Amino acid sequence: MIRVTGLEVVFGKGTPLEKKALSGVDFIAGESQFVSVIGSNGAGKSTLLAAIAGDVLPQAGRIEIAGVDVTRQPTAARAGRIARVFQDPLAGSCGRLTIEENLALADARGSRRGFGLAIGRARREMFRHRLKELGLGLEGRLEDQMALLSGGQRQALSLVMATMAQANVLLLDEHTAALDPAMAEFVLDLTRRVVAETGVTTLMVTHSMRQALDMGDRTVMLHEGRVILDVAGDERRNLDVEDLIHMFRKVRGQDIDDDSLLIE
Ligand SMILES: Nc1ncnc2c1ncn2[C@@H]1O[C@H](COP(=O)(O)OP(=O)(O)OP(=O)(O)O)[C@@H](O)[C@H]1O
Repeated sequence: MIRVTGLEVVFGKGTPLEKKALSGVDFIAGESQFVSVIGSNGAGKSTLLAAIAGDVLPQAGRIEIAGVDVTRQPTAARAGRIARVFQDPLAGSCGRLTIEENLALADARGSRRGFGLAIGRARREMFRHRLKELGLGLEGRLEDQMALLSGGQRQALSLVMATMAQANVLLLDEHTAALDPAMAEFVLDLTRRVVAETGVTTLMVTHSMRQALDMGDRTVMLHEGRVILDVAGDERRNLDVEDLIHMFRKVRGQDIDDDSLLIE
């Protein structure tokens, strides 16, 4: 569960470049809820995720994860609760380490078991099994360097790694935007699968209206640092992309003339 209350983030406060990126954001993502977050460039989507992860400290407001107030916790202190996948496929894993070393680090993250890079036979089998489930043929390449994989393969592995440590929250920041369409579709399907299997509370930022309606069970739209739309259940099921555009226009009283919001 994520509870965000009155969240305000200001960059460059007191300077000529002062920018209020979040202007009092309130929302609750219930346990195991999968929320798609959409909004035009500069709406505050990445800042919201960064504040939840602890990369950005808010000027006001409160962030709770699984009932724990993490608002002032340093990033490292809350890292065990949060799994993240970024847009850049290189960001989620270490290219110089092998696939199994990366998996071992992910598996040990947030735990005190102290496994680290020690990889015994049982662990190797578990990794092989997880990779086989992916269906990308990576189960025979455990000792290959991560850097040898394609962007899409790497992003799929980042997603598996992100969900290995049983975090409370999964944050996906446009994690398919840098992939070709076929691989993006594969990673989106994998996302649905791992979220359903793990039941992790998920926030997924996207620029695609179609994804925002198709992925997860709720759509939140941000604009200029505020939540301007929040739809779920039957209301959301009955919406199509045209309706979403119409609602955006109605709320904002303006056309979407922003190329960053993709219809599909
Ligand atoms: N580190 C920073 N320093 C100064 N301003 C920032 C910083 N990060 C974000 N901003 C500003 O805060 C606002 C919100 O940015 P943010 O990246 O959260 O938007 P976004 O919705 O993720 O946009 P995009 O879709 O373009 O990634 C923007 O005006 C941006 O320029």
